[in-house]
Amino acid sequence: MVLDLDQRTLREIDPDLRRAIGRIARVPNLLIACDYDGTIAPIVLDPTKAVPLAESVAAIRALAALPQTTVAVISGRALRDLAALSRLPSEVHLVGSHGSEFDIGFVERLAPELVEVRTRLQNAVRQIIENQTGVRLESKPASVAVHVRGPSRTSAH
Ligand SMILES: O=P(O)(O)OC[C@H]1O[C@H](O[C@H]2O[C@H](CO)[C@@H](O)[C@H](O)[C@H]2O)[C@H](O)[C@@H](O)[C@@H]1O
Repeated sequence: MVLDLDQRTLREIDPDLRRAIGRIARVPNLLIACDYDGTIAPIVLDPTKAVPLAESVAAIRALAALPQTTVAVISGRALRDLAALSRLPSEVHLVGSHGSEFDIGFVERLAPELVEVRTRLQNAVRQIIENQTGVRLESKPASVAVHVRGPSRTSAH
């Protein structure tokens, strides 16, 4: 692993952290896994507008280019949405649905009874939130998210 830090920066790093970085740098194979929302993409009101910080993308790309290093972004989002929003290169492994969705075929492999439960859940939630201003429903392959960040406290409750 190549650390692009000058001597002054290295001295300023907390000694425990410096030792930890040293240990990581010596492992034969390194897996770097990180979250998406609130980690590399700042939290925003509209979930469809959450894009990663340029600095985070640059760091992830640089890490993914290192030898013996695997980089993954693991998210609660649908894999398709994660790929479209993050626009990370193919050498970065994307995993959606809280670690269940490693490839797009996941959706087709879902058992019909699970699809049925998900559809019932989506319909029930849709009914509950209709007329709630600013509440958003996000349908995902294995779950449903209800976003209440936008509306007033009254309608969120
Ligand atoms: O596992 P993560 O990558 O952290 O995903 C967790 C959930 O993130 C998204 O929702 C959150 O971020 C939105 C955009 O900033 C924000 O509007 C929302 O209030 C947050 O809860 C995403 O929409 C979900 O599907 C993920 O499960």
